[in-house]
Amino acid sequence: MSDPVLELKGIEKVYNPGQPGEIRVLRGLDLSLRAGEAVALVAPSGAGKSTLLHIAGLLDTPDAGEVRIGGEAMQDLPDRRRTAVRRADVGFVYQFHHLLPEFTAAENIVLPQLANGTAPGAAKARAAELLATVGVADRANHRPAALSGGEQQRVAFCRALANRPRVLLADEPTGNLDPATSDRVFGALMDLVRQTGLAALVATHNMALAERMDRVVRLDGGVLVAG
Ligand SMILES: Nc1ncnc2c1ncn2[C@@H]1O[C@H](COP(=O)(O)OP(=O)(O)OP(=O)(O)O)[C@@H](O)[C@H]1O
Repeated sequence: MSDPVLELKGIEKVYNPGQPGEIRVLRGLDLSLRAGEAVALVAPSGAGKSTLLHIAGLLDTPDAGEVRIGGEAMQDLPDRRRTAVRRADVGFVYQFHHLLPEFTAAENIVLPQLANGTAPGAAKARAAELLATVGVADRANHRPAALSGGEQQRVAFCRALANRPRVLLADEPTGNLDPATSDRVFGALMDLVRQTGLAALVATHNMALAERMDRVVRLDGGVLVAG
């Protein structure tokens, strides 16, 4: 079997340590994701889902434990290098698309590539290819406000994958869509995961969608248990 792309080992996170409001959110959490694997993360509200996704995506640091991406221990890296790994190797999708309103769909996918050092021509070609993959090529030159919710979210997937990350972290990526649109958009996400061979951790409350992924893990008491 291939080596894990994303590995979390013994992750601990405590908010307000030593104070009356101390909360031990993550208590020795372990997680391992391989290339091409989609894992559903199910968590009751307040269980620490956002904390876990932020730590896995290098937006926050754990109080103890290790985060490895592509086998490399992230806590040993200088901040600048960790930021570079996050830009290149991690894609995020949120419940709301967060596309830049003044730019077109294609431009929203080009910009993160330019920030990552891709040449403009190659970035445009990649944007066009991704938009075609998720079936919104004909909306490339529209701004987000002129797109439907499902189209906006598909563009957000394309943006997340623009730099060919190894890891995709998604937080309720279809949570604000109606059931039929959610189903279609989720299908587009899974196609991208399969085609690109990335490792995806997808937080969702929707058990029907969760069960279409390779595994379900549940965040319970600060650790992950099989869903
Ligand atoms: N910066 C912070 N300082 C103090 N406590 C925090 C902080 N961030 C989160 N918490 C607390 O830690 C716990 C886990 O928060 P987190 O946002 O990770 O939960 P969640 O599972 O994502 O919740 P939801 O699904 O409702 O968004 C909550 O009790 C929250 O109030």
